[in-house]
Amino acid sequence: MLKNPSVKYRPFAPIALSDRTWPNRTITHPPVWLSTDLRDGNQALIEPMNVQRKLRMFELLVRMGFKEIEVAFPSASQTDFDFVRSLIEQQLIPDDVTIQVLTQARDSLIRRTFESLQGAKRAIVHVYNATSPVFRRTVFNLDRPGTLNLAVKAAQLMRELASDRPETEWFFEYSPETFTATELDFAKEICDAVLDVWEPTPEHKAIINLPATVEVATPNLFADQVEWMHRHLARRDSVVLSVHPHNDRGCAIAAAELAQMAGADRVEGCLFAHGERTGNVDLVTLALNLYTQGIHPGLDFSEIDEIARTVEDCTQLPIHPRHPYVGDLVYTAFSGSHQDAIKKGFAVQQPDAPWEVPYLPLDPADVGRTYESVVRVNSQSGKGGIAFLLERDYRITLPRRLQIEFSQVVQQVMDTTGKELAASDLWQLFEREYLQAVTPLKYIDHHLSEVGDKQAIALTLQAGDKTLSVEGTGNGPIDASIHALNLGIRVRHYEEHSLSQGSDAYAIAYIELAIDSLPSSLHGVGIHPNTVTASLLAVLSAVNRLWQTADSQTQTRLIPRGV
Ligand SMILES: CC(=O)SCCNC(=O)CCNC(=O)[C@H](O)C(C)(C)COP(=O)(O)OP(=O)(O)OC[C@H]1O[C@@H](n2cnc3c(N)ncnc32)[C@H](O)[C@@H]1OP(=O)(O)O
Ligand SMILES: CC(C)C(=O)C(=O)O
Repeated sequence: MLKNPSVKYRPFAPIALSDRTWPNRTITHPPVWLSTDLRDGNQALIEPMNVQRKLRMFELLVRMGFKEIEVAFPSASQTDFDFVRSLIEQQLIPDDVTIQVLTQARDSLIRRTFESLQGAKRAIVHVYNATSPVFRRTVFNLDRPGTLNLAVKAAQLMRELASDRPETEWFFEYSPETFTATELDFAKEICDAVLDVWEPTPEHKAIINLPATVEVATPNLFADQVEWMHRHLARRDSVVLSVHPHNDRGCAIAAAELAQMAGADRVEGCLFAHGERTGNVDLVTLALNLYTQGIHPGLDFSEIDEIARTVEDCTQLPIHPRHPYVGDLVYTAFSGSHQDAIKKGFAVQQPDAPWEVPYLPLDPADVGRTYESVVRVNSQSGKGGIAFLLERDYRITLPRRLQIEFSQVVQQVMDTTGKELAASDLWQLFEREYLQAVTPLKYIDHHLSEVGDKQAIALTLQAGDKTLSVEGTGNGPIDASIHALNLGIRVRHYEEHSLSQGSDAYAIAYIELAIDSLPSSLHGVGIHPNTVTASLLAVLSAVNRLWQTADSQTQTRLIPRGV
């Protein structure tokens, strides 16, 4: 890289528009959308689409609700020409959809373009020529009048060819290509000259499309350019003002949004930002940005994954996993604090209330995504994410202190493997840690009876190869079992809930037990159709876990007398 890039690159000059109004505007309705997936998107593919793939893409765009679709550059290739012909001849264009085609401002190419459209009910013919100083000088070797003349002659020919074919309802579009690098007064002059030839009316407008062929400045400067044109074009009331942002600086979305605030009525772009170099503006992001502001974009993304897979198939290009609204990872949180907030957000979110789940600007369900992958657990995760997955997939609601304890177990595994853990992996760990903690004391059975206002329990256990019976009385079965075991342990916390509904439902019990000689308490868990048995299993799970972490002296205290 250069030490001093200013010797090679010049800053973009500000636009003289001190009374700009766009910063005070908001977007209140969607623009007219034009998908150029089959033209700008297609021309930028390593392998342009064949007729079958073009047709799949066209059908997808129609299903999504696009009413204007640029389908080809018919003079470019036989494939493009044939595709336009098959759409027309096989009557594949719905009545409410208008196809658009692009041509250079060259006599023979314009004629071939009209030929391709023979018999169409309605069509937009889009003509372009580059207008910026570098292109005038380097590519065309033309001065301003020569460049203007090129556009005007093309506009005249289009008008003539259209009037020879009255069976089609014709619309015209003109793009001063490289608009962003063109002097504004010249951009206006050439657009006005083209409009003078076409003589559009408010009832039958022409489209003036302002392309950021290459994005050369910050989006506010593009907005200034658009507002300037919006205010200065001679026949503004007879014009649909369109923009066609590319993404060279990574700001195409912002540029398209500010351009709408600055007066643009229409946006041309591609799904998932396909198109030349860094792509055209991404129509999916633009549309869903509107949706998350409460404005329906008029396009349907209910099955966004199906749209993504079709586009990937047609373009043979993958969509990045972090692509806004659609990437495989965009509704997923790995990190602990995000998961915690999402879990709490889901817990209070009401189905018909405004969406307020933290970290998720869009409800994944609205675009056909499930909540499956919203939380995924790796070494960056915390107790909230682990608890969320266990609750979602196994319906167990861990008490807060058990969440903390179990997350340490999980973290140890993470630190060793470094890998993501699925809900099923967490469940296996949970089972191993709590439900399979059956040594040294294993439950065999119990018998409960009432003694006045107390309960008496006779508990049969297996300890190694011995069977052992202990008895105790207490305020309830848990208290009675603690007395029966007589190990000097205290109950710090107890919870239970059912795991399913109905008379055959399983109950899960969680208990936290402490013993004086150990610094921290530990949890035990039991699952059983009988709630008392579930509690007793939980007590024994906790005792066994205490025993497993204790020194030999404490271990001896944790074995009931008689073993
Ligand atoms: C910004 C955009 O995306 S614009 C769309 C770009 N898309 C494409 O180019 C894809 C389809 N294009 C093609 O298949 C071919 O380029 C064609 C069929 C259009 C033309 O092919 P060719 O006649 O072989 O010309 P070539 O591809 O070399 O284009 C360069 C010529 O077109 C001229 N030209 C370029 N743009 C225009 C224009 N808008 N109007 C008139 N002439 C133009 C150039 O000045 C150059 O002319 P020259 O050969 O006399 O110097
Ligand atoms: C033809 C025009 C609209 C174009 O594709 C561009 O300038 O990027």
